[in-house]
Amino acid sequence: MARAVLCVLDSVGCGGAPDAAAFGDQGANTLGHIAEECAMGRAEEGRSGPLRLPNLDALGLGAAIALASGVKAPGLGAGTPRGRWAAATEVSQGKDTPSGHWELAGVPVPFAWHYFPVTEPAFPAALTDALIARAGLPGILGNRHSSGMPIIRELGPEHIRTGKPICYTSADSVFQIAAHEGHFGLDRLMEVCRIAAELVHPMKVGRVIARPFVGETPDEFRRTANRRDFALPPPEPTICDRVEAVGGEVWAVGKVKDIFAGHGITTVLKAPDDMGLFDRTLEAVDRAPDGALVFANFVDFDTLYGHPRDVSGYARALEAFDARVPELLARLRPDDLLIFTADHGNDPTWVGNDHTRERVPVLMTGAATPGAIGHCGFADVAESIAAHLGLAPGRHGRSLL
Ligand SMILES: O=P(O)(O)O[C@H]1O[C@H](CO)[C@@H](O)[C@H]1O
Ligand SMILES: [Mn+2]
Ligand SMILES: [Mn+2]
Repeated sequence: MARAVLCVLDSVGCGGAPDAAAFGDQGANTLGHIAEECAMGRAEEGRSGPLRLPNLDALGLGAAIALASGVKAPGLGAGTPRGRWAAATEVSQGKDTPSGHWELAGVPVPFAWHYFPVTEPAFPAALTDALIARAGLPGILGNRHSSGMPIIRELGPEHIRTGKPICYTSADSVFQIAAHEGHFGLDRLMEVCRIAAELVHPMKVGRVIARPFVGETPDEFRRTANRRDFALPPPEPTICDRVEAVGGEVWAVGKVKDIFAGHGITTVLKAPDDMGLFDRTLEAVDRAPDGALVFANFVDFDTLYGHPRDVSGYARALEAFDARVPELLARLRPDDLLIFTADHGNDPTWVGNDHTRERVPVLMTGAATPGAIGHCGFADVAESIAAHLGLAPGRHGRSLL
């Protein structure tokens, strides 16, 4: 009986979104620009030369980039793809992780997220007063837009001294809380985040994110793998709920459970980095029973290399991932459908530090006839999985099989 394996390479977009200009992202192209920088010898840290992704490219990666954006990515797209490939366009209004994943799982986001203004304070007093009162806090620090490590280095000593957590936001619809694992306590941080989530979810803020850190001085501060996202649940049943509803198992690898607020997830496998997550994905493919969906997210592309605008690092991570694709292919059973895709862009050559609105590649193999599909929607990924697993069609999208 059939199984499906969905691998989301976080932020690995391929340009060309028709509404990119509305996001200030006209021309952004994560894969296309990384390939160009590599070909020009401008991504030489820890790697060298043209971007080498032979395994993903054989499934149609270069073809998807060219279709999505019109860019012929150097070194990619030479042969005829052995995969069934497409370029997917998002309809949800956000270029964020929940929007991308929910729509890939068959549920476009029907509302606009709330974003906190770029002011100081960034959070309304009614919100911070309620959080302080309900969580019994001596106050909060931060209360502005920031990137995570700078604000931890700046306010960490005062946080340790006073017990006030560091609250900040970003261009995403997020309320982030950084606190020291030892001095403040991990359980206490999670409790404060739970209360914050109850307060901000009704405002349509997508996530509260716990950002625990360790270390005793600003130089030593580092965040731990105990990050946790408290996400708003999806507004309709996703492919995860639909698989679970017919008795199937849904194996979530990495942060997938958090993204879906736990809905429709039956087994969770975690690891501290993408190579570890690849190992967990292989383990899931070995162990998941018939009828299962294995749903993996590979977050390092986005967090470690996209946001910090590290082109060499992003290229290295792509090459390391690509080199392991044959291990996954070798483990597939004859009835398994394998899909590689992404949730949004995060072009490391672009201005700023935010995600970029882009199309994403959809590369299918295993139980999928090779060929070009052309353009598709994010929700078509879920409907392809539904069709493959013999589930009833959903409300959005169509099967690409
Ligand atoms: O700088 P850090 O704290 O990693 O923040 C990043 O992490 C958040 C969630 O992925 C995003 O909103 C982005 O701003
Ligand atoms: Mn993402
Ligand atoms: Mn991100």
